[in-house]
Amino acid sequence: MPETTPNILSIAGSDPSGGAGIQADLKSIAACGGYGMAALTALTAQNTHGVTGVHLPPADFVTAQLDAVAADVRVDAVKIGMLANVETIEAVGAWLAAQRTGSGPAVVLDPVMVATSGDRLTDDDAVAALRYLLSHADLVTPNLPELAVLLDTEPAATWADALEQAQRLATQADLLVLAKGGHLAGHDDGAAGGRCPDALVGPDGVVLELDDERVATTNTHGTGCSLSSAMATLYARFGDWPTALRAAKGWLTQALRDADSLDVGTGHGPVNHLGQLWDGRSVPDPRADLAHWWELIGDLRARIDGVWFVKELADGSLARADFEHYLAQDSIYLRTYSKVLSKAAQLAPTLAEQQFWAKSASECLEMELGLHEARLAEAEARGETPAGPDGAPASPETRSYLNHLLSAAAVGSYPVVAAAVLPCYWLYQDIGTRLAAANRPDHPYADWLGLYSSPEFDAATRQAIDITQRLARQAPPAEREAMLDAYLESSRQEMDFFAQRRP
Ligand SMILES: Nc1ncnc2c1ncn2[C@@H]1O[C@H](COP(=O)(O)OP(=O)(O)OP(=O)(O)O)[C@@H](O)[C@H]1O
Ligand SMILES: Cc1ncc(COP(=O)(O)O)c(N)n1
Repeated sequence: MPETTPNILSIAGSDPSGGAGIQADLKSIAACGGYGMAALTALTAQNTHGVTGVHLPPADFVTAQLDAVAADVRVDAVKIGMLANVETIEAVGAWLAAQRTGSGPAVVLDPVMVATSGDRLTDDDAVAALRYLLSHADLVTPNLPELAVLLDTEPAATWADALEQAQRLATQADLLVLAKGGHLAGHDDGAAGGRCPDALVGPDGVVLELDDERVATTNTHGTGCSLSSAMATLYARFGDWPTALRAAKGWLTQALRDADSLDVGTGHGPVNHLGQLWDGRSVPDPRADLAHWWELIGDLRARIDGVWFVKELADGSLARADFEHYLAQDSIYLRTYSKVLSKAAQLAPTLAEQQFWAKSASECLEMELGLHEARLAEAEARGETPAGPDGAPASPETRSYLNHLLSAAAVGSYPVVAAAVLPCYWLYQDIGTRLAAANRPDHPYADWLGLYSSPEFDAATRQAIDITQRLARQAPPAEREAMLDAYLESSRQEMDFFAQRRP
């Protein structure tokens, strides 16, 4: 990792069966790319069925642990879990107050009150103290019953209620609330097909909502601990809460999917924190996530929809001469693009990928032929003869796009070539869907618009995305950056290509 590994301190209780508490925190921090530390607030006697005993160190010994760490180690983020009584909460509060003068660590508070098993982990009279501790946190991650206790109300029965309660708490305490859907109807019943939403909510409302699948497993012990430590770690790495949530949620959902491959206890077992690393999947990194790449070009995509050519093509007002110019340039583009796809085929490590790129390269040439014929027909309709397939000169925009692709093919690695050719699939498919929707029987370019959307092209786009996604996840950081650069540059070139004017 080129970035400095963040130091994450968990202030929490111990679960000797390893699924929750500091054991879950340390595994989650490691899985998400942080260096984990732990100051113990409580020892529990606990397994996957429940808690049979709690032993608390004196509050001043909690402080002693925290002071020892802070005297020596830079702490980038703090995750707070089980705080069993008022004395411990006050000790942690006082320590946080001292740390948070100036640029102190980010603080995630998981207001643990009751374990999944139903056992109480916090004294009744500690709730008021926990409310006070909110003033030392940046993010609080209550489950639905805990959210209700903090607000002194009934637990939310619907997701809409949960969001409303989260906003109320965010306003009262002036911090971000992570509303969690784990306890909505269906929780822990192993039912498949449901959703498990989570949302970051601030005083002004929802900042980010993620509606992921509910994994059909009863092994959910420690999900709250794991999510909050993942959030602390990923925030320390990436510096913003929505990015941290996207990465944390993706990682946790996969850890839940992998949970049943562990064999730990006969009750609610733990999630598989490290399974993704064992499988060679890297630590969560939104910079390797193609959904994130797609969002990065959100503005550009909106701008492409507003480009004169795309608007006039959609509404049918595009002049024939402009259309023919586009066909000519696209035909030049496709001939070289096909060569770059052939380069991807040459570099592909597997037969399946080699076949995919080679087939795409050949389909480009077929499409080029189709375009050339369309140009001939267009010109003939106007009583002209267009230049032959090798005759039309490339416009500056076409040349610029092709130069970028050719340099990727000349000096780029296989992942970089894949990233460079991707926008031509993805943006074309995206725009094509909207253009095809604008089609009507009397549209002057009806035949042409029909070509824009085809199930085969959708499938090829999906495959190009999947290949590039796998390569981005596996790439070392420098190569991943080169992939992203190539992808962003191709996206800009797509935009310029659409926007070019006939000379
Ligand atoms: N079956 C599931 N499938 C997918 N995600 C889940 C599932 N159960 C819980 N989660 C997720 O786990 C995280 C913790 O949610 P939950 O609401 O269960 O918190 P919690 O009660 O604090 O956790 P714990 O189970 O540790 O008590 C959330 O991101 C939630 O969406
Ligand atoms: C030491 C400790 N801390 C927190 C929890 C809550 O986790 P869960 O709600 O998943 O049981 C726990 N069970 N034990």
